[in-house]
Amino acid sequence: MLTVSDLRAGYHGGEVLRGVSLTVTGVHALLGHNGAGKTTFAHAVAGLLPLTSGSIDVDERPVERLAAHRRARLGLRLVPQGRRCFASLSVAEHLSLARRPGPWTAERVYEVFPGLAARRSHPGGKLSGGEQQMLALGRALVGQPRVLLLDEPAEGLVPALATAIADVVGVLRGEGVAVLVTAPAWDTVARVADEITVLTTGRVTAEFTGEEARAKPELVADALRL
Ligand SMILES: Nc1ncnc2c1ncn2[C@@H]1O[C@H](COP(=O)(O)OP(=O)(O)OP(=O)(O)O)[C@@H](O)[C@H]1O
Repeated sequence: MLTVSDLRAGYHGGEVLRGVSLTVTGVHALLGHNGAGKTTFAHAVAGLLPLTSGSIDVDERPVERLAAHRRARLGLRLVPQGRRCFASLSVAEHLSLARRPGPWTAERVYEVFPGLAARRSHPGGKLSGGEQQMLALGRALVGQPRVLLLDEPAEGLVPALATAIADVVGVLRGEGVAVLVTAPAWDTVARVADEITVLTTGRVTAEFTGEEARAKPELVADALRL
């Protein structure tokens, strides 16, 4: 479980996140337009950006003073926007380097993403954008996440791949992993969320349960329009 309270952070003395609080137990979608602060939030939680103030707890343990690699060791994993795979390492090498003991093995990643299995000896730099996204997620999975941050995972993906990622997110929920997924709209992956938070210029401006949003998607669209 991830609990973030009154998080403030930004760049060069300017504040982007102006006191953001949210709790992730199952699947939580953080929605907002370009520039709303979603990536800033994901980076601040993962430890890639210093906080101005606020607290971050993973399974009730405060982590906001820990370096990014120590947060990762506690199971807080980020799949960054833009994937960031190594150009010269093969798919299999990426998965083997990131692997920690636990239920997610490279073979299991290949089962959920068969397209990646067919490319296991290809270098990261020769993969398509969609394959790189599968690899970036696979690499996080073999690290056995407790809390997974997926920054715009469906960006630029064909619908079938966005659905495959949504399915994996559903599997993770069943395994008790807390998943935060960011998106500019209530897209295929965000639609599996149990909770939805809308961010507008660094502030929470609306919150919905998944049930509310699925019954009345226009509420989410309206919140994003404001
Ligand atoms: N490295 C940086 N230095 C300075 N300002 C930044 C930096 N990264 C982001 N910003 C600014 O912070 C604000 C929030 O950006 P952020 O990338 O968090 O938004 P986002 O919701 O993730 O949008 P996107 O969908 O475009 O990634 C924007 O005004 C952006 O210009």
